[in-house]
Amino acid sequence: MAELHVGLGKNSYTILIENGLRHRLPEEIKKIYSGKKIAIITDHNVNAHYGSQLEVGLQAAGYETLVVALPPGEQTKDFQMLPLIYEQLLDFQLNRSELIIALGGGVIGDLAGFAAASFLRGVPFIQIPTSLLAQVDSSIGGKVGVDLARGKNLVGAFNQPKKVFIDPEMLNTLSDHFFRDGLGEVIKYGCIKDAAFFSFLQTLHTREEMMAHIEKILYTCCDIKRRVVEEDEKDTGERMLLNFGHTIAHALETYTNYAKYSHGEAVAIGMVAITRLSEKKGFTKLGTAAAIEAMAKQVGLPTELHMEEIDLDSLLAIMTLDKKNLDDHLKVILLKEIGNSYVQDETIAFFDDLENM
Ligand SMILES: NC(=O)c1ccc[n+]([C@@H]2O[C@H](COP(=O)([O-])OP(=O)(O)OC[C@H]3O[C@@H](n4cnc5c(N)ncnc54)[C@H](O)[C@@H]3O)[C@@H](O)[C@H]2O)c1
Ligand SMILES: O=C(O)C(=O)C[C@@H](O)[C@H](O)[C@H](O)COP(=O)(O)O
Ligand SMILES: [Zn+2]
Repeated sequence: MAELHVGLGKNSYTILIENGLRHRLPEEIKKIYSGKKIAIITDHNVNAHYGSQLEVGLQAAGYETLVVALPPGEQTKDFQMLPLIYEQLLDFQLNRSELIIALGGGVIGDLAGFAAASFLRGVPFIQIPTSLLAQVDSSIGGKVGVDLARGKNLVGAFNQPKKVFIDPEMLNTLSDHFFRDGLGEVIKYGCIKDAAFFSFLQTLHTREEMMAHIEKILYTCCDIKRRVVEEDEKDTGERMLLNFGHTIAHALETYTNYAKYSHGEAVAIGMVAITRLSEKKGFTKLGTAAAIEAMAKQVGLPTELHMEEIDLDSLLAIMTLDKKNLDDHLKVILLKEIGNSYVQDETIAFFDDLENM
């Protein structure tokens, strides 16, 4: 069992990591919430595995519950989904002193977190992340939001959860595809902040090997994210490092209509591509892109951008919507070497060379 404290003044909270924690959730929730109603927002897959156990446990603990179960997948993290959620919360007569639980992967965490930020101008919420990606990244730090047709995460808020409950055993039901996918963000943490962690990951080849060290992996990633978010909650500088590989990744996801790459896959491709560009321009130690590429391939993640299938101008147009685009400067996240990242002012022209890689 491990506990991490995210120190953000009045928005502080703890992250609890514990095998089997799902069986004790009602007891843990009782410690922090004494109201009457709880709305659980989840997706159909996660609901089938964990929804009824949580609901029954919460009812036995005296709470009145509502389960809002949505279709799985990125298409659900859409602006149009919000009114459907609000309607159900209104029918349930959830008030602003009551509680929303996000039970699921990053799609549910981002969507439910934004519903919680906006419904009645703000209802407290907690995160119970169930995918690897959500356990290492999206459940922490309070970035919540939805996609628009023109791009990822274009509407949202900073809304910190009251608590994050992580049960690593819940990963046992996750598909191989989404286990691999979460490793895209895991590798990112090594790249931006922790060369020793990156080297440790290089020693792991299979899901079984990863699971044998899952507590170390979860703790290391959550701890890096915690420290970065404490330094820069609102994403004005240091926090941008967490966006390594994401300018290209988000554009690629949008360009392919969320149908070709899941988020972690796109991040793997984005990290390799931007590091190749950066090496070519002399900002990054030679061999760094090859090391990231080898690491990603080792765990089965894609690494090639396949520009022959992409119209560069369309991709660049999507990239200009990146939220790191400020005052005519696009902030790009580069590595000096593995474990050492920084933010550099560039223009969109930085990416022109993508076609010649
Ligand atoms: N807010 C942030 O800081 C942040 C950080 C990283 C990524 N994200 C966002 O997170 C999203 C991706 O998250 P994701 O990869 O978790 O996707 P997801 O929520 O779609 O989950 C992936 C799939 O796994 C299933 N699933 C989840 N947990 C399961 C379990 N324990 N057992 C069986 N099936 C399970 C889901 O039903 C889904 O089909 C993207 O929208 C991305 O933009 C947000
Ligand atoms: O928490 C952050 O900050 C991140 O950038 C984490 C990313 O992994 C995540 O994909 C995030 O949702 C991207 O945020 P955005 O600001 O680029 O929409
Ligand atoms: Zn991400």
